[in-house]
Amino acid sequence: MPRYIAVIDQGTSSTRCMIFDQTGQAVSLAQAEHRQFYPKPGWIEHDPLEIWRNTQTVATEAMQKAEINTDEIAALGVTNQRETVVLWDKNTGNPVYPAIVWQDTRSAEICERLSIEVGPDRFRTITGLPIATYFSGPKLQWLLDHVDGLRARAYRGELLCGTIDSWLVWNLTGGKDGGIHITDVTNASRTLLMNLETLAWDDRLLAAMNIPASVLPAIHSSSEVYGIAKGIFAEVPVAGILGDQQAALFGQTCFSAGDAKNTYGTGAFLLLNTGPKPVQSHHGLITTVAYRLGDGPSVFALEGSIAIAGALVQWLRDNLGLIRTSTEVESLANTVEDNGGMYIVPAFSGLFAPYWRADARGVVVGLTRYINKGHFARAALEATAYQTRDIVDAMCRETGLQLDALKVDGGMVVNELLMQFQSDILGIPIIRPALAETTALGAAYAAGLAVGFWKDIDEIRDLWQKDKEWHPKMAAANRERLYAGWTKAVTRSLGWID
Ligand SMILES: Nc1ncnc2c1ncn2[C@@H]1O[C@H](COP(=O)(O)OP(=O)(O)O)[C@@H](O)[C@H]1O
Ligand SMILES: O=P(O)(O)OC[C@H](O)CO
Repeated sequence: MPRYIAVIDQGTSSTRCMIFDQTGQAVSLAQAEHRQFYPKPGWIEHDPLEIWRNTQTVATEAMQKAEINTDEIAALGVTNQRETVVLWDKNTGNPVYPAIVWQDTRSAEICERLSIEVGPDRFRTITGLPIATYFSGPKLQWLLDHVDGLRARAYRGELLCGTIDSWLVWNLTGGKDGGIHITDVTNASRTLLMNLETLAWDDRLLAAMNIPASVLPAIHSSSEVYGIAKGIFAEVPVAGILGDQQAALFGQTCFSAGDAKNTYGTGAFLLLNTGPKPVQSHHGLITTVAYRLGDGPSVFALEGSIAIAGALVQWLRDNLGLIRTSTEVESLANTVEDNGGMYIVPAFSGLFAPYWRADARGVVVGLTRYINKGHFARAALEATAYQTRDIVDAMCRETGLQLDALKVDGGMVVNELLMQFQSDILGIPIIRPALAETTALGAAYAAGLAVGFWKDIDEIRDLWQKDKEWHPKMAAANRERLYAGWTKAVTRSLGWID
């Protein structure tokens, strides 16, 4: 009887393979960062072949660390950075262009045209999303419009497209030798191409972007046996796919309407389970599929998406050289008592929720000769907390619900200073689970449920455990003074791009 579930967690910054036992404990983890390419301002690319190579490397390493073979793995789950688009030749298996990453803004003109020709209301009603460079459809249109010959090849049926889940599952199940071309509803709901009511590609939106349906993957549920892996996971059923933020919601066992979590990775994403009906937002949030288990009902979520969270820490490390590792940001931030009056608004890809301003760009404000690099580190961490406050406020206005605590996870939640400041700036407790890798865990649950490794979501709910809780220590007046500074700083970032 296989005793483990394996997961590939393909994030914006790195790829992990994790192996879980039936109690939801991680028995092994292997991780590899991949390169980020910035060919022009606002452009961000990944190499899909590097991501596939890293996937195989971390899978081998994780199995070696756990000292297990594939016959001990009951199922494989895949979770992924969402929206990032890969287009590849189905006969050679080679990508025809680098992956265009979700933070990339090159499709801004296409989005403007879609706003005029189709209109934001129509997109929002059909897909639950605003028209924004963030989503996959305009990125795919950009590829077909700008790379010579691609649209003709796409219409001739030579090319396949997908988000990273599709790319990996196709490769994991044999690639050009019979790989399956699929995605799940959560990833499809991030494309600006899927109809939220029918959960199918919408012909009117495909026509508006001149995208042939044949290039797109088949949409499946988030938990079912899609196919059997070949190669590295030979004979293991591939049985779960969830976009990484939905996976974290699932891993945090947010199964009931009203349950919410915030994941702090490269970006940060707060999702609130809203139950079996999509809720349209009037406060800058997006409507997305949270999960669908087999042929069960779909569960929806409202999401507040923040483009730049941990990425700002990486920027301090890689572009400014202020720190050598992401971990060092905490000790550097602790060299100062407060932000010294400075704010960083990291609108590197414009501002996402709740603003949706493509014309915003990053600003650093409040500089005086008093400011030193400690303040930069502190302001970088605070920016994530303020952006989360923007989202929580929008979520409360939208739903009338008051969050009484926030469950958190992701790579940044090891940062104690950030966690305390987040609690201070929201004025509510922050709760970190025993396993911060809830993204991978959520995909493990989805895969395990499909093969009967776990019986049902009630069994899974009982596995959630708390690690640590932070409570607000800041006086309310101080909190509001700091947050007012942030909202003023945000106004300075708007309208920078003409
Ligand atoms: N101690 C830390 N303090 C602040 N940020 C951190 C820390 N450790 C990692 N990070 C940030 O967390 C991000 C990685 O988190 P992760 O959840 O692995 O991201 P992703 O899923 O997007 O690849 C990186 O942007 C990194 O800079
Ligand atoms: O790679 P992450 O964890 O920052 O997640 C990226 C999101 O899926 C983008 O929507």
